[in-house]
Amino acid sequence: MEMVPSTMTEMWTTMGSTIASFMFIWAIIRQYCPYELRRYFEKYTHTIMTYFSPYIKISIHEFTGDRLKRSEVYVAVEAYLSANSSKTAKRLKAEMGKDSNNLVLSMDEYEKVTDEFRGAKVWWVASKVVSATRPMAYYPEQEKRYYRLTFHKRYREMITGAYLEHVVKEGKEIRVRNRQRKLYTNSPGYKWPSYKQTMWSHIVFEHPATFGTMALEPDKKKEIIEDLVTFSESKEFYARIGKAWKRGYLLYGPPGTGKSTMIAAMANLLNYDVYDLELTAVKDNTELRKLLIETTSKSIIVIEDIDCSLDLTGQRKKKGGKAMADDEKERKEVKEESGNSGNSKVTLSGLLNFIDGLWSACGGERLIVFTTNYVEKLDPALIRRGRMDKHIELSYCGFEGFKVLAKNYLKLETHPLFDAIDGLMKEVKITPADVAENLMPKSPLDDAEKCLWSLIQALEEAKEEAEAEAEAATTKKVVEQSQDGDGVCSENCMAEKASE
Ligand SMILES: Nc1ncnc2c1ncn2[C@@H]1O[C@H](COP(=O)(O)OP(=O)(O)OP(=O)(O)O)[C@@H](O)[C@H]1O
Ligand SMILES: [Mg+2]
Repeated sequence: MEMVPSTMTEMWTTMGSTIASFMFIWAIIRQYCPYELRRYFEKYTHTIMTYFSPYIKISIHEFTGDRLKRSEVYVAVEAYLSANSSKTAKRLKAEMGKDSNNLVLSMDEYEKVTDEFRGAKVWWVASKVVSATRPMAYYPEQEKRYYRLTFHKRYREMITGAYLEHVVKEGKEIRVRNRQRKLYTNSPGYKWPSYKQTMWSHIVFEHPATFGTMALEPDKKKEIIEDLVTFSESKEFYARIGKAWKRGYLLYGPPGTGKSTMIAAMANLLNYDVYDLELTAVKDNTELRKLLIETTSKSIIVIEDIDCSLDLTGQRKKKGGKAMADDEKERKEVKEESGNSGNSKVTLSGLLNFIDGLWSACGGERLIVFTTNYVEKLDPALIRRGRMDKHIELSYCGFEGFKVLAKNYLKLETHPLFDAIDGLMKEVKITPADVAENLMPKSPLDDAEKCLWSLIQALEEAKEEAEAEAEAATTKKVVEQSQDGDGVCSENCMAEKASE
């Protein structure tokens, strides 16, 4: 009887020392053996262990073969595990959640969590492989992250079928619910290191504009909202008619009429991300295509001031006067910051391909929005229907638009001064940006009436300016006509003709 404990003790001691020796050998191998030999050793240890183990393992990697896009399954699993693991995992990482006011907890690296599905127990672990090679000595090591799912082989069919389907479906739903919308840019001043996975950098998208706060004719506003909502609900329709699920919008109008504001309102209405594409920072058509592939669905791809980005031959456009000087200065700064030659070779055909070539169909559910101050300068091929499906003109502020702004800025729905403003608005052109600026209280003592007077004054000044300009134009015309006719015109004759 006494022999048993001592035999047991001996057995444990032997096992303990075997494991210790194995660990010691493994530590030496890790420390001193070349990488290839280590991989070789690991491979065969795994094969032997897998042969005897009743458990099956499935790895879901963040990037698949082409390394262009994060794997959708990985992203869905990440969301599923973030939502389900925070109650059971012991090591969690915290990130800022939607609207930057709550923390989202997810499982940390190498953390293991359990999940149950129809009575079957499964284990998930978040892990990563660190690549032995680096592009440059000073670049960080390349990390390939993955999730590993482990389960008993008796559940093989159920886990590989129904369970994974359930995880991906729920993960996608969680992502849509918790999505913190992002504003991406292909930032011109940023050098992309070759190890970096994506060409876009992003910040959280927090623009507060909505269609409710936009000064726009009510009918026009309603039409645009309906168009956008119909698009977002038309997945089946687009599939049925054999068209890629995307839609192009051209927003045009003078500066300060709300083009950029409308893009933010669109993103807020549909809950989409925004990709602000700076064409002048794109090296060539290949880079443009790469940027396109990296955009996700449920997004708006924006190219602002498209008329300043390209001309028909794909060369950068030259503007006149101050605009040109500013443009040159800006381009020089970009060149200096980015360290590239600034010779972007994006061509019109590259851009047309970007909008509706074969690659544009990847991802789906995307809006492409161009803005311009000069619609007439654009190549018709660029804005033809089918490419830019909907053309929206944003123009000067009308009385209806003013009422929206008065409600937003001053909480006023009506006021005795409204009639005077209505009358003046019929006579002079004023942009919503100028109206908004005048309605903004300039000191804590400014009340609504003071702001309205400020607007009236601005409108009257604009009216006087317009009248003076019209008068000067008439005088100039008269002088030209009289010089064409009877040579030199006396001052009296000019005054006479002007009064006619
Ligand atoms: N239609 C509008 N409704 C509400 N606010 C507006 C509207 N248009 C302009 N604004 C106000 O004016 C400011 C400038 O507008 P925005 O940047 O959208 O003009 P834009 O048309 O994009 O001008 P640009 O052609 O110079 O880019 C905004 O911050 C917003 O407050
Ligand atoms: Mg703008």
